[in-house]
Amino acid sequence: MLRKTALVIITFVLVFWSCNLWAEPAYSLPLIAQTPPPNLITDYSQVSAANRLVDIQSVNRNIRLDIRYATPNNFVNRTLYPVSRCLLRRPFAQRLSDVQKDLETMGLGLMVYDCYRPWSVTWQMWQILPDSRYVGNPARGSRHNRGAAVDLTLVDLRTGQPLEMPTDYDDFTEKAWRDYTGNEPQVRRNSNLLELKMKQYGFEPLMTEWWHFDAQGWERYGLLNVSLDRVP
Ligand SMILES: C[C@@H](N)C(=O)N[C@H](C)C(=O)O
Ligand SMILES: [Zn+2]
Repeated sequence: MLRKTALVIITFVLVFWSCNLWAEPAYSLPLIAQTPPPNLITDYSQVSAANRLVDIQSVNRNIRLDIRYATPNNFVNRTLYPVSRCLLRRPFAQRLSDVQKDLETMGLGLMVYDCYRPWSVTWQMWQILPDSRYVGNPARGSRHNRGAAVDLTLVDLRTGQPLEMPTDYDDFTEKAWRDYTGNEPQVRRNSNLLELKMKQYGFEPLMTEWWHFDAQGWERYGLLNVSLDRVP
């Protein structure tokens, strides 16, 4: 009986050891977040010509850039992008340009904080803030990873200054929620105007971030993990 029990224990130990089931996980995150989603594209030459990313500056030079993730001035507190660029799939870049042209008739314009974001950057953000209200879950990928989301604000063309909005960019508090009721009337009007104009041109707002919009049709495009400086 004793020999039988010992044999069972030894077999159990050997199976666990050979399968490496006691190995420490590489990261202290749920396994799902460590695994890149299926169909993640890492080789940009696999993207067909029709689906390539375009630089917003080549579509509309009037759209201003303040790409915070290309600087250490962001919630991760380090530079995440090698270059300051706003890349989007062509139909979405065209729609954003239409928003800009419409706003210009009112003496306003757009300033973008972020556009296409490589999947690995979303993964790094998730290490700091694993909360899908504020960061796309890397297990599924963010719409930014598809070149189909944009973070942005309004600027006054006369002064060149951003309009006052409910919070600073990437302020992950309830003050940034679209249904927050504690804002000054003018601040509310500013964020409502941004939402109205973005919706008019096919961008969906996110309830928890006044600055974030997903392009309708985002599901037609795959997740990318290509560095911004690798996109011609
Ligand atoms: C991190 C923030 N700027 C943002 O874009 N959040 C949304 C939810 C995302 O990561 O897709
Ligand atoms: Zn966003």
